[in-house]
Amino acid sequence: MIVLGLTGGIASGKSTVSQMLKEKGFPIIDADMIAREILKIGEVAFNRVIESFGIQILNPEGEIDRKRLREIVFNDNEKLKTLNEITHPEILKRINEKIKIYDTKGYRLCVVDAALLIETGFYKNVDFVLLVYCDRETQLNRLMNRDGLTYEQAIRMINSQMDFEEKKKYADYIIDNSKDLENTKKQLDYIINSILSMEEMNE
Ligand SMILES: CC(C)(COP(=O)(O)OP(=O)(O)OC[C@H]1O[C@@H](n2cnc3c(N)ncnc32)[C@H](O)[C@@H]1O)[C@@H](O)C(=O)NCCC(=O)NCCS
Ligand SMILES: Nc1ncnc2c1ncn2[C@@H]1O[C@H](COP(=O)(O)OP(=O)(O)OP(=O)(O)O)[C@@H](O)[C@H]1O
Repeated sequence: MIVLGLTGGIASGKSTVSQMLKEKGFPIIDADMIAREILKIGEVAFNRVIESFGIQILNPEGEIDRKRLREIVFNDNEKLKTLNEITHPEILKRINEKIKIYDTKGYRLCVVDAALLIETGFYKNVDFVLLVYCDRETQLNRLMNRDGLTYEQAIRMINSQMDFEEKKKYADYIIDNSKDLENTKKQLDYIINSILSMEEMNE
């Protein structure tokens, strides 16, 4: 099975491309979703977050207040590092487990959708890296609109991630998602067709 790593900066359009790949019938492993699972009440990472960030991080229901945690970590690099140290090993472990399951089910290709594919080193475990990007102004506007953030909040989140020029060095394929969805879909179709036909030639 081919493992395709899908990555890109915040609000660059990963989920949008991931949805297009899902519609093509490929299974998707979503790192953000796994990150949510491991922070649920009772999970090891949940307890460790409380140890590091205090019970003030919980909402009245006793769950982690994601909005508050987000505000804290994107304003303080040391705290972001702590959160990463707690969550990343478990996220990577669960991604590997899911890859194995899809492999045994006989899929031809599966997608690992992870914003931090490169930063975490997980890119070494995939066959191809597909990087989605859009120009900075578009990214900023889409992020502010989607998440209701101020300009300063959005800039801080973008700046906490590796920049596009650096990520480009790790990419096998790049999609420019600055234009409309039809345009993005065309680029994606071309990439998927070339990956699958390359695999056929190798068989
Ligand atoms: C900080 C948290 C609580 C914010 O939760 P929230 O629901 O608001 O956002 P969500 O999880 O949907 O993430 C949205 C986007 O934020 C960016 N982001 C998330 N975590 C990080 C991080 N550690 N470093 C840089 N960018 C990040 C990504 O682009 C991601 O796609 C949450 O993102 C989290 O637990 N992050 C740590 C785990 C992680 O690294 N997740 C990314 C897996 S690749
Ligand atoms: N080509 C496009 N044209 C217009 N809007 C778009 C396009 N692509 C994505 N969007 C919108 O931009 C926002 C960000 O896209 P998306 O959620 O796919 O990004 P993401 O990279 O998955 O973000 P995150 O890293 O936060 O998970 C969404 O509101 C989405 O609907």
